[in-house]
Parts: sequence; C-alpha cells; structure tokens
Amino acid sequence: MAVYTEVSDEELAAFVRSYAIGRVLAVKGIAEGVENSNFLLHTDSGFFLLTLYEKRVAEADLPFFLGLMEHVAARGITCPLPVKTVSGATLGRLAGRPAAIVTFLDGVSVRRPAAGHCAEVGRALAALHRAGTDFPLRRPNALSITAWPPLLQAAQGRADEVARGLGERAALALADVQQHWPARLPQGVVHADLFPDNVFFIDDRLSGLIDFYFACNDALAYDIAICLNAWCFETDGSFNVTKGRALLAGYEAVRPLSTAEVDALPVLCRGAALRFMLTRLVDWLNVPSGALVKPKDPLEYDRKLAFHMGAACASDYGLMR
Ligand SMILES: Nc1ncnc2c1ncn2[C@@H]1O[C@H](COP(=O)(O)OP(=O)(O)O)[C@@H](O)[C@H]1O
Ligand SMILES: N[C@@H](CCOP(=O)(O)O)C(=O)O
Repeated sequence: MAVYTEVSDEELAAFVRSYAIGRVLAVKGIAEGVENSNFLLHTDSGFFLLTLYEKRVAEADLPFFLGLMEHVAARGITCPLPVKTVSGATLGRLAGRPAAIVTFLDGVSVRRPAAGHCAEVGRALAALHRAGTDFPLRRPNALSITAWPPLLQAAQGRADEVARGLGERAALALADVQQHWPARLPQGVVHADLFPDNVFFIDDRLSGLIDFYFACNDALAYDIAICLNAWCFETDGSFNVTKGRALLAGYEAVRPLSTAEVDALPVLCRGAALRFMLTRLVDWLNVPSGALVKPKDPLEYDRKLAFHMGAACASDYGLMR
C-alpha cells in the first residue's frame, strides 16, 4: 500500500471543509500505487480520490499535471478532474504535503492484458497525444536520458545485491542508448507512465486514464515505447508480438507514425526499459522506513531490457512497413 503520510481525522475534516463536497463519511488508504499517498474519500457528495504528493512530485509541477487533466478531459479524454475548493483552488496542503482532491473514475485495471486491451491502449495513447497538442504549459521530462546517469550512479554500488551483473548491464545499456538516442522526433505532451494499473476498463472497453504525475513534454514515440514495455510482455519475460502489433495498430489508427519514429522504436524501447529499471532499482534499495509500500521489481525491467538489446528493428515489435 502506498501511504507515506498519515492524516489525522481532524486535519482531514478541516481540509475537506474547504470544498463544497459535504462531510467526510469514510476514508481509506489505497492499496495500489508507489509514488504518492492516495486515499479513497467518501463524502456526502459521493466518492473522491485524495492525493498527498510525495518525494518525486515537485510542487511547482502540480499546476501542469492538474491543468493537463482538465485540458485533455475537455477534449474527450476520460480522466480524473481536479475538484475546486470553494475559493476556486485545485491545490491545497494537508499534513505538511501538497494535496488535491480529484474525481473518482469507474472501472478496473487489467492484470493480464489481452491483445484487445493493447489495441485500446494504443488508440487512447494517440488520442491523448492529440488532445495535448495545444496544452499551453510546458514541463521537461525530469526522468529523460540525462537523468539516467545519476540514477545509475546512485544505485550502481549496490546493484549486484539485487542480481549479479545488474550494474554492469545497466551501464552497457546506458552507453548504448546514449550513443543511439534520436534527436528530432515529433514532440508533445506524453503521459510517461501509462502502465496497466493506470488504465481502467469496463467490460473490456477502455473507460479512463489516471495518474498523470509523470506527464511531461517529450518525444511522442517514447510514450509508445513505455507502453510496449508495460503491456506487451508475458510473465515469462517473452515479448508478445501480437500484443505489440495490436498496440501499434491502435495507435496508428489515430496518429500514424513517421519513418523516423518507426526507425527509433528499438532504441526508445531500450531507453524506456532502462528508465524503469533504474527508478525501480533506486526505490528497491531505498524503501523509506515505516512506509506502507511494496516496491516494484527492477529485475522485470532487466529482463525486458535484455530482450530489447537483441531487437534490431520495428518489425520485432509487430510494426510492419
Ligand atoms: N481518480 C481515480 N479514480 C479511481 N481510482 C483511482 C483514481 N486515482 C487513483 N486511483 C486508484 O489508486 C491507485 C493508485 O493511484 P496512482 O495514481 O497510480 O498512485 P501513485 O501515483 O501513487 O503510484 C490506482 O491504481 C487506482 O486503483
Ligand atoms: N509505473 C512505474 C511506477 C509508478 O507507479 P504508478 O503506480 O504511479 O504507476 C513502475 O512500474 O515502475
């Protein structure tokens, strides 16, 4: 469970009084997630999601995240909407942390995505990219390629405690992506964390997207690479090319890829795998004492990275040209 910050009943009641959503009837820490403290809030007006923003979320970035949700929702993307206080603010402070209340989204995330789910995610990702086109705020990717060397440095000394050779594999992958990283791909607002736990379905139809707290400006195709990694591998570590094909076809039905994006797909997948391996590794080695959190497995992404290091072209991911 990700609850890093505890909130007293008195503090919560006072915080909720600044909104026009009635009294708190119940509150419950949420069992998923690793980044922020999340609570399901039941009030006289219904259900809401209360988030206290933790270490990786810079307070200065919150207007970008909350504004983006409002912006894309107004353009047809189903996602949580920030609830405003009676004085019109979307952001407050609770238990010493920046905090916001957003609307509750119906649906459930899928644990074992099928090709049909991957196709829906591809379409939704492209629709999100289109919806973000005219978003006026900017946020550079704080976890882009320039952030990976310090992450590796922070973990390298202890990486082999997790698996033998892990530090060396990461260093080799980093050198490789640094050498081949594409410079001028189409840019825009990317979600940057569209994992299965951040996509809801109802009756196998995609019903909404959540967790915009890594969103930023970056190469749009990098977001596709993140999704190929998160959606198209099997639990035995193999890449499912049928799922890859479905995701990419879903994406291209809404936003066709340029030749440069197609060509860059393998290195983008390597970079995306390395990024999540490194953040998971750093988190794995630094679980805050007393936090109710289950860190995610860095070795899952070590295995994905190994697949990508052997993949040469976009057809290895199911993209035919
Ligand atoms: N708006 C929402 N509506 C319904 N459930 C939500 C909403 N936001 C988050 N959740 C639930 O809370 C969990 C954790 O949220 P998430 O934003 O992924 O946390 P974190 O950013 O801390 O990792 C999600 O997996 C989902 O179950
Ligand atoms: N998706 C990331 C970690 C961020 O977790 P989320 O719950 O905010 O999606 C990972 O799997 O490493």
